[in-house]
Amino acid sequence: MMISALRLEEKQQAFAELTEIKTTLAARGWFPATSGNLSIRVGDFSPEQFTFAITSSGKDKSVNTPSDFLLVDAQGKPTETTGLKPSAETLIHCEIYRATGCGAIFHVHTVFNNIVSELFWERQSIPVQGVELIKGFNIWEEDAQIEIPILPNYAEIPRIAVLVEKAIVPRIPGIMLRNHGIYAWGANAFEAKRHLEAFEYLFEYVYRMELLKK
Ligand SMILES: CSCCC(=O)C(=O)COP(=O)(O)O
Ligand SMILES: [Zn+2]
Repeated sequence: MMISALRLEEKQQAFAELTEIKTTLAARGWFPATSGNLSIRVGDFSPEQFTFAITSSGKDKSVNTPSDFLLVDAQGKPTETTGLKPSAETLIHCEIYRATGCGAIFHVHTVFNNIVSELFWERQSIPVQGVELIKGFNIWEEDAQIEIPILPNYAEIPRIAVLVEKAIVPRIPGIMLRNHGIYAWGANAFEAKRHLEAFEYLFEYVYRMELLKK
């Protein structure tokens, strides 16, 4: 299939943005042991039909190579015959795009996000109240209270993917997989990164507050 000039430009732009964010987050140690994945949507969107650029599966995300990214469709299938394998968690990205229409999704595993998901697993959400960084989600009210949803983690990704749509709550641009990692999204890469950073700050805050209560 011929790729249009516009599509090629958008693809190159998405790959360049992904390279930049991957490099930045890798420098923070947010991709240990090949974990994590990143995607940016390309072109038009309808819930049934969309395309996105996503990281290849199993790569060392602290190293940049020509085979780091590929394009996939709304079913998570590669749109080009590059031979590259999309992230094992591509179906979760598909469901988040379908449900939200967002423009970028970033997923990282950190010790803080894993621990707080375990601490609050029975509640199925992580409560945060009155912390300034909640404004990172564009929630500006006084003494704001939020609940970050936690989903179970399963070895079979389709079992997680079917839970995504129902788990998404208004105003909170992310879902946490229990003892696995956070998925944060935004209208574009800039916003998704801001949301991811706000989540990670809040997770560390919650973790440290819990320790102080002991
Ligand atoms: C070694 S981490 C296990 C897989 C995972 O959770 C992850 O985020 C990375 O998988 P990918 O296929 O996207 O490299
Ligand atoms: Zn993961």
